Amino acid sequence: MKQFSANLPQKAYTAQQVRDNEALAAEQSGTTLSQLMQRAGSAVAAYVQSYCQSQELDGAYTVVLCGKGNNAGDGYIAAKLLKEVGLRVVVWSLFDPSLLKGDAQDAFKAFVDFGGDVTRKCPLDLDEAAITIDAVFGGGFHGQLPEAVQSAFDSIENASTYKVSVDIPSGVNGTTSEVSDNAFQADVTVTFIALKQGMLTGQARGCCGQILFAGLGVAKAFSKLVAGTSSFSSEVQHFRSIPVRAYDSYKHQLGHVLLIGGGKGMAGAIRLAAEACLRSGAGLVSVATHPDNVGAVLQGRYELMVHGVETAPHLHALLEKATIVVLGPGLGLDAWAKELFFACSEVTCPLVIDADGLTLLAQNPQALKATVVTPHLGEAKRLLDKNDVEYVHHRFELAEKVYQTTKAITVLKGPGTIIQGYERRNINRSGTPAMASAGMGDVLSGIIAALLAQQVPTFAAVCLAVYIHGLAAEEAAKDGALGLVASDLFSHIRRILG
Ligand SMILES: NC(=O)C1=CN([C@@H]2O[C@H](COP(=O)(O)OP(=O)(O)OC[C@H]3O[C@@H](n4cnc5c(N)ncnc54)[C@H](O)[C@@H]3O)[C@@H](O)[C@H]2O)[C@@H](O)CC1
Ligand SMILES: [K+]
Repeated sequence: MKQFSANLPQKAYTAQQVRDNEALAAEQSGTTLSQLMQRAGSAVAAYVQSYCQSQELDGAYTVVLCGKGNNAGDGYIAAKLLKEVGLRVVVWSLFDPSLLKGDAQDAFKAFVDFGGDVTRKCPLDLDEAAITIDAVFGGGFHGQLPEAVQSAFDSIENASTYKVSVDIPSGVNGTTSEVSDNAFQADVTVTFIALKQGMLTGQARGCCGQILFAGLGVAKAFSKLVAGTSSFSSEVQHFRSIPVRAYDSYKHQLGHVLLIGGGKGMAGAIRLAAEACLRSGAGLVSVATHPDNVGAVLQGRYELMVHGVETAPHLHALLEKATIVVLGPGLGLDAWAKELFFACSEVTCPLVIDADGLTLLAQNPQALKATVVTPHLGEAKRLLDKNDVEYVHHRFELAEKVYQTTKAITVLKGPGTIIQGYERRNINRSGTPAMASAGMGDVLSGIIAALLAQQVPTFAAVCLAVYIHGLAAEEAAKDGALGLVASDLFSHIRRILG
């Protein structure tokens, strides 16, 4: 049996679901909990060994940080196995080992009996440790890390040691994705039994590094037993839902998107959204923008039909022709913006609202019926009632509340973007911190609109657009520049899929 794999499952669960059901899943698989812990420690040791081999680190120093629960049990087992194969291993216990119970206590004893060193102080200059394993907290963690743990992690963060987390990086809440100050920043996390949704989104995603999966021989039984909370996917399968273009197809068959935005002096965002829309395959793309911006938006992208719009009546004729409308990029919040916003109340085709359009929607929740909203964290909070926001503690709750409030498929942007629709939630594998690059957020609504224009079903269109957008953001991150590469990636992926 392969002990760990980089191929991740498509269902994600809360850490609590895993804790509540692992015993039963083990029982149904004819496995005891202590065997499970043995396999968990063994999977981590196998990974560390493979890393050492690939880096030619013979007899490397490994520090295993241990806590007081079962996560520490996995750590002690890994420590013993690595010592057995000749690595120099020392356990730095951040809690008194007398707190360990049951299988974790047995694992501790076995390590000590084998001659393993356990110390309560930092055992060596951490730069000398080729590898540091984090077995302090796993699925049982919530809240803030104790101060002593934070200061230990602080010293590790600055050391040139390769960091491996056991199950979940300590400091990450595997159910909610809330992250403690000074949470462990792993290069690799070997996670057990099931993917935990809390690891996959927001700041938590960055703490995990690469995620490897170890089913411990009970993953199948677990997934039969428990319904997942989210799917975690690159949604590559959705590419098949894009209709194949007939050789004799023409632009009028491939949708007509109207993008509304770009207030006085703000031509950039709407141009980016419109260009992304065009390059992601929409048949016709029109832009309604402030008259001052027409030249700037059209410049170098002559496929766009750009209209200077002074007042709402100018917009009516354009709205009549549109099959998809995007409202908001660079719209602003002034009287001009508000007039166009309210004019969209007559929209009967799918409506994607982003950016300033969302701020105006927050102020006038009944005015428009959005099909898709694409908020970042701040915009999402604005969309909720003040009292509601107070009781929202994490990204999943936030996405769900926005969905309930707007009844629009909600795309909560950020690393591991959450897409929340009716009874379905997708956490996208892509969606990177490169969103921080100027303009990267602006292109998403354009890509979504283009896919809707091509008759891709709404949820699939959104998942796919977020995927394409994430890849584009990654490219942009590599370049250090705005890689407006959505269409290039799009056609590239289509080619790969044949
Ligand atoms: N149940 C089992 O037998 C198995 C458990 N496994 C491992 O066990 C882990 C879960 O173990 P546990 O449930 O013991 O939990 P942890 O080892 O994650 O946590 C240990 C203890 O820390 C406490 N704690 C939580 N938040 C805290 C905070 N902010 N400050 C201080 N203390 C805090 C908890 O109350 C818990 O008692 C998994 O992540 C996995 O690594 C695996 O070995 C597979 C088998
Ligand atoms: K851990």
